[in-house]
Amino acid sequence: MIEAMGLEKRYGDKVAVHDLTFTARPGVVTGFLGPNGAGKSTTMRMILGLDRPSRGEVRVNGRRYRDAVAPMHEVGVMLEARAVHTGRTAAKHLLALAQTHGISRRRVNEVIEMVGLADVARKRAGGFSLGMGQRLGIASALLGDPATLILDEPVNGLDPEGIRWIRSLLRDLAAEGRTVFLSSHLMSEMALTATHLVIVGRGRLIAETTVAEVIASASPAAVHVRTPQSAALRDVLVGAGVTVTATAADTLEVTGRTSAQIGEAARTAGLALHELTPKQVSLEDAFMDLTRGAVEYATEAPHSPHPGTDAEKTLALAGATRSEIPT
Ligand SMILES: Nc1ncnc2c1ncn2[C@@H]1O[C@H](COP(=O)(O)OP(=O)(O)OP(=O)(O)O)[C@@H](O)[C@H]1O
Repeated sequence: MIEAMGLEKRYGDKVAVHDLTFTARPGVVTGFLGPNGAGKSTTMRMILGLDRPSRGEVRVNGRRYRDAVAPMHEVGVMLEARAVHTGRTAAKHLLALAQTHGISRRRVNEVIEMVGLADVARKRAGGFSLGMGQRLGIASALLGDPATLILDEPVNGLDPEGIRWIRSLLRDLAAEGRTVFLSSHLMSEMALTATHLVIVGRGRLIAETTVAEVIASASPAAVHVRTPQSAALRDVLVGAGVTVTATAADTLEVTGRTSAQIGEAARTAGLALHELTPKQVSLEDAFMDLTRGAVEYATEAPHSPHPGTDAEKTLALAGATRSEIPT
């Protein structure tokens, strides 16, 4: 369990984190989401006692992390995947970590297997790809079999197979009852990995919510309907709270009715349906809706003469300036 209460961090005049309160609970993957510069790393450093809060406090399993008796058993951390001795092999790196924390050699072999590094464990970590480095970072975090995992952008640099692997690993670790807290600046990525979300922009909490709520809070999704009798179906469907828009001769976009209701209505009226597809609200769209109230953040937009990509617009809403958006 991670509990942040009124956390604040100032660097001179710069407020990196402002009055941040949230909870990451055991048994769920909590995504810490925000654009670059939103204050995620600073918050993670405060959780781990690497930065001292200017105000407020944060507790891990009920106490400050630096008061932990066996820190590697309590919290597994990956802040900087590349923080390894490049001349050492992956196995030696993990063994050195294990030995200084009273962890067995057997556990080292276990985590090597768990993260899929068995074939390269005797190779020097300096020659590792970014993805292999991430796996080694995760192996280090898992060494102490910790109750809580804190991972900064763990998906960075992984190939699609690696991304799938880490998603299921994190979900499994949470299902075992652990607290899994990971940061990302990608909403779409979080949707596939996390269930609980702590969304920050400019060091402030924008929302503490769930992926399901973000989607549900967005404007209702439409149902895409294809039928050779579109005019007749439209007449059947129109009514209070329903909008029916013809997007082609045989295609309607319907809001205000579920696909089941549309299917039933068509059957009752004896009309043929060739397609009935609920349109999923994209998470980026849902995120835009959620953060629309934070319009003061969007005042950065005039810097850009062009609207930019959807990702840039999302980030602009959440408080990033263009210079903070990675290329
Ligand atoms: N040591 C420091 N001195 C001054 N400002 C800092 C320091 N560390 C961070 N900041 C500023 O605090 C803000 C939050 O930074 P932080 O690195 O925590 O954000 P982030 O969400 O982790 O971003 P990223 O995804 O780029 O790592 C940024 O504006 C950053 O420039």
